Amino acid sequence: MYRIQDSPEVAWRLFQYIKASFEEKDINPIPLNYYLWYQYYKGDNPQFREELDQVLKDDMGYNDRIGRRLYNDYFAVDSTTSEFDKAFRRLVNLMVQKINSWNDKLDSHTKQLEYSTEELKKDNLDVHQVKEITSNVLSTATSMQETNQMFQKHMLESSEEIKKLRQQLLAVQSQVLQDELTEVGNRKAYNMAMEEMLQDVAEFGSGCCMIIADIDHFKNFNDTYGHLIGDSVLRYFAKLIRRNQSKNEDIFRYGGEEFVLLLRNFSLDEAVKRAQEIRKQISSAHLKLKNSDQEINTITASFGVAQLRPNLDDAESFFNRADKSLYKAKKDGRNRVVCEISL
Ligand SMILES: Nc1nc2c(ncn2[C@@H]2O[C@H](COP(=O)(O)OP(=O)(O)OP(=O)(O)O)[C@@H](O)[C@H]2O)c(=O)[nH]1
Repeated sequence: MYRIQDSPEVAWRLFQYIKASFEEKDINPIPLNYYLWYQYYKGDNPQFREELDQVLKDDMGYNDRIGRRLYNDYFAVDSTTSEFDKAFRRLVNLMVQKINSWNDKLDSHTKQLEYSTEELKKDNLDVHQVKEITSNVLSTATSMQETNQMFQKHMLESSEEIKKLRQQLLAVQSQVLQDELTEVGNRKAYNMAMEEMLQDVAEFGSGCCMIIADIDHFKNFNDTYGHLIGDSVLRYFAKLIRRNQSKNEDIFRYGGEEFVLLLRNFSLDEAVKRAQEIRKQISSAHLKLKNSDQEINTITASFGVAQLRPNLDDAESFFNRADKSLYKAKKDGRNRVVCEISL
């Protein structure tokens, strides 16, 4: 859900610009694009505006894929983890309050004991007075014991609570990193893996490659069979990629019908071979509509392959080279693998 909170007059004015831009640049009129272009014309985020300007200057121009990346980079909010963050803060505050109140009680008990000790030092105390002081000492000690027991109980409860929260957080974190539809890593997981890959690059040398896989004419496919069958195809495609996944391979849904494979310890040739293998598998699959014998049209995909250049590449330049290869694969007729060296 994309929300805007401006007055109707402002929104209407900005929509006039958006409409003109969409026509001029042939931009897909989907909610995500409306949202991004609204933000662009509103201009509240100069960095985003600058990046979109750069995209528009580039030969490839703007497309839905770039839009999804920009949305994730600049506007997506991870609300699940911030809920946990709040729960942890609440718990920590509660523990601090309990520790403080335990400290106060301990303080008053200590004062009471000091007072009793002073009283006992006095000369000429009669039996009755001594009895009274010892009884005070006893009741202070009992009260101290109760306070301690109560404190231990609270701390135990809090530590159980923390354990539970931690387990929930771990479970949610793995969901947060997984694409709901296809069950491969999502865009966030991709960002994290890419960062890790860049850090590990010294260890893996130049053997880190990327494959971007993009289903061909998926819009037509959706238009012909509907989004639900389109979703099944996305799931099928992800399953097919996962079928021969090696331990040096991470698979992500980058967005829409586009998947990224990050490959460690792969030569460029091996990465191209892997992409060809997926391409052949998907294009030779005979998919049928559920509960019917009707075969659906052949599905093909295009692939762009690039190799990480240690000390030269960052996440963006690495991705851009694979993306340019993919762009060429699309331009040259689709259902093919293009490697960056043939650009
Ligand atoms: N069913 C389904 N469709 C999606 C999903 N995400 C994106 N799409 C659709 O994927 C299509 C992508 O269209 P385009 O970016 O124009 O690309 P294309 O039609 O595949 O054409 P080429 O990539 O140039 O071969 C759009 O119609 C999106 O609505 C999804 O989760 N499920």
